[in-house]
Amino acid sequence: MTLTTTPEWRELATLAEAQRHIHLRERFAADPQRFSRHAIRHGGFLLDYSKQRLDDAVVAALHALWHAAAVPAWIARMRAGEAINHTEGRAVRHVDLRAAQPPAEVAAVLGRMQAFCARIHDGSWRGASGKPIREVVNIGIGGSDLGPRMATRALAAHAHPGLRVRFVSNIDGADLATVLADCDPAQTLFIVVSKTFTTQETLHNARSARAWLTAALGENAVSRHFVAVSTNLEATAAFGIAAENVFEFWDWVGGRFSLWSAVGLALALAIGMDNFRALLAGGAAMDTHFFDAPVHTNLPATLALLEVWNTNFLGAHSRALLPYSQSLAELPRYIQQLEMESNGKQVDRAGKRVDHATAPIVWGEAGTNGQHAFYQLLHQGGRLVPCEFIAVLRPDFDPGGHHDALLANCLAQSEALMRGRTADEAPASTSAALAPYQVFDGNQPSTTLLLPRLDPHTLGQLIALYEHKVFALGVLWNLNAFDQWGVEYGKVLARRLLPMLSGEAPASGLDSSTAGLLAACLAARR
Ligand SMILES: O=P(O)(O)OC[C@H]1O[C@](O)(CO)[C@@H](O)[C@@H]1O
Repeated sequence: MTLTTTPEWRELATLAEAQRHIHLRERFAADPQRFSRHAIRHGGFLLDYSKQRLDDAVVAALHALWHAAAVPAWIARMRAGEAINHTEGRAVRHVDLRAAQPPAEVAAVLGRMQAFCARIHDGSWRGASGKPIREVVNIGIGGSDLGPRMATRALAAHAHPGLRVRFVSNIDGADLATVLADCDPAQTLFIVVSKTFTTQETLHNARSARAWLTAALGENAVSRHFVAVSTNLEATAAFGIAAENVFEFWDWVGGRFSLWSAVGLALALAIGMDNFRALLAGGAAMDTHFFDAPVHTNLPATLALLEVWNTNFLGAHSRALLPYSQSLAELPRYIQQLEMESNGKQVDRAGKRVDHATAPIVWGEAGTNGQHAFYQLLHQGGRLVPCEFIAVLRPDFDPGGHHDALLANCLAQSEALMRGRTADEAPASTSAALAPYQVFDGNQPSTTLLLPRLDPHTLGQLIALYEHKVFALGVLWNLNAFDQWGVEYGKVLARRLLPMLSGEAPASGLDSSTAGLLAACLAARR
């Protein structure tokens, strides 16, 4: 029996149909207690989902679905180390990376990271010409880039002084070149991060960085300026990185879940190991909550079930992620990989096509910038786009009045999206001709997550919250959230096209569009 044929699924479909015409404004008018009944407080977080299009009956039916899908049993399987990533035959153990008592192999690498960070910070690790390191360049892509990049920016207020940490990911030479343009080779450390150590972009960038370094300082400089993070120790050795400069992690850590491992080395250098360990502790605190809290007070479970409601029963195709925090400006990109690479799939655990929608498109931008870009469509575009607002209550940076203005905008937007505005409510000065333009339909659902502050512990909680949401959705949609076969095909075709572009192979076997585009690329070089 698939989930869509269960009584729980059918009940939700019935409720969705029955409530289709109820406007959020009516729901609030009918129930003064709506906020307190649809808000969860935990660990300093406040999750308000009262502006979602639901009522107690929907919430109860979603909770019933959680149990019908046996999510708690899947949690137990993950925790027991079963190979629940069945297409790759791997366990899913990223939670072990942040455990208070981590496995010995994890503790050993954390210890090495600690010692390494201390040497970089106190200046006892010297570059080849005897100078201390002042620049760190993380070379990686996807899960080997987005997590440390996002967190380094989010925790800029906690940055270790005297060290600049930057990130290069794109195969476009402009990425590396613009970073290297103001680096001194004698004081630059490269961290080459790749789970597989076969990723084209990362290896190409790493080779170019190495050529830049050795041109200035000679071949012998590599061991003082290059370290690697990988599960593939043979490949790191083949690249010429000495074993003592390699920080290991393991195939039971998915790339997009790997920030907690040595993949976070650049972050650890940026904020110091004590702060990195606080991030781990925050993740562990969210793990305990997810594993132990009943579904009705469980934050990851609630986010997952709201996604099911909006996607599968109300028909939403996308979700806007709107952090009202410039420090969290990279969060939408990070969550895009976490959610869309995990659950952007159509084949279930039994190898069959699912008969329901899966991951929505996640997109977003830091508030208030997004307001001046795409909110017009959210307010008057007529599309259902559930919105997820995230705000931080105590700011790290506030030169005066900024934070109040930021929060006012955040609260105002979710209020406006919910209420809308009728023609009668348009400003009195509005002329009859302009009145139709002043109407806002409202009824746009949203969730608001308030964080007490943005420190390492809180950020750890936040990331783990989304990780568990993704895991739960994989279970609910009967997907393996931990593989990513869909990104392989484009890589295969790129490998075939590369020799045609470099002139080593003739163009052949291409459709007319690809052949025409290739010809234009080649013509531009003549
Ligand atoms: O860490 P690696 O092996 O270089 O992979 C980078 C990224 O590439 C992907 O495999 C997608 O191609 C991601 O899942 C991963 O995070």
